[in-house]
Amino acid sequence: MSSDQSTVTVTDDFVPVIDLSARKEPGKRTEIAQAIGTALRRSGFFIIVGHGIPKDLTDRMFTVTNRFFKLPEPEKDLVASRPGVSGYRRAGGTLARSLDQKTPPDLCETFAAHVTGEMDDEERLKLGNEWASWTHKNIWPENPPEFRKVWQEYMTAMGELAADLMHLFAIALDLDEKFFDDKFDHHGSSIAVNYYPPQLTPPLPGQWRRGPHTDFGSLTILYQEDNRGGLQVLQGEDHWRDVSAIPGSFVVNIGDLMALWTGGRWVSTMHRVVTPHPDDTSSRLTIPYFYLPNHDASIEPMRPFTDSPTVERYDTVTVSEWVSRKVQKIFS
Ligand SMILES: O=C(O)CCC(=O)C(=O)O
Ligand SMILES: [Fe+2]
Repeated sequence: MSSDQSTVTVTDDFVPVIDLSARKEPGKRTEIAQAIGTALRRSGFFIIVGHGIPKDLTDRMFTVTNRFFKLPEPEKDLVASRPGVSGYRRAGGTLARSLDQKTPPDLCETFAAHVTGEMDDEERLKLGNEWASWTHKNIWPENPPEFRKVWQEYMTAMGELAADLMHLFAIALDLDEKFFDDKFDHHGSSIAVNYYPPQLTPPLPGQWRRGPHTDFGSLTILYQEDNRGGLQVLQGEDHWRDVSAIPGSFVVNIGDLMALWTGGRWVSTMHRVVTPHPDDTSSRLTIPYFYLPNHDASIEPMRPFTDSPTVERYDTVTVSEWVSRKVQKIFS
């Protein structure tokens, strides 16, 4: 590690590894926040270790979810997603379509649930239109039996970690640490697991496990199966860089809404999941937690760094309008 490098940045790269373990120590908190701010200006991505999520919880979350995806299709279809209901999708949409690109479907199955998905129907349906996925009801498989309980425990733990990361984001932006809190006090965050089945036949030309896309919310915390790899982040015009799958870590990235919120200071970067080598027939499971502000929060972009006329100006938007526009493109 070079002498001018932060002690909390374990490896300083396009996607740096940042150690959060000292984040409760006043002296270190600012240093950690600054390391995060640097990463979010440069690539919009970083990897966290020392985050405090117990390994046992992540292991149980991985195990129940992986077990579900290994069930026969008819059993998974019992909890298939349908209008107004989250759950299982045999084809997880085509993420590149959110950027208006037409490509073959991603080689990916998904299972999704929302923190708002347990509310009673009447209250939930007041939260937005049919494209607003946080108005969807959760549906849970009976097999494995502990699936629902583990997912709920994991969602709660992720919500706490995400709120803590937003505090560090606020410090990095020279704002009051609690600046973002009231925008998340009834948030509609979700988990939408990606299961990439074993690749038994060659992919079609232009087909990905996950096509190139940016995330559209504020913050994503991604668990990826140890040492499998496949996730790549775009640096510059055409340099795709592998993101390491470090055991015990999470990948954190911001989405388009956070880039807009910061007036473009921070970047929401294209990423994709490549298909494996033809000899590699392993499946891959990733668990992204998408932290999304309150559906009715009005996101007012911060002032850009400069007043140059070439700096893009952003309009204020509600979370609901923003997300439903993006989701509509993927699934319509
Ligand atoms: O599976 C991965 O590694 C990334 C998935 C992803 O980018 C997403 O679900 O938005
Ligand atoms: Fe993504």
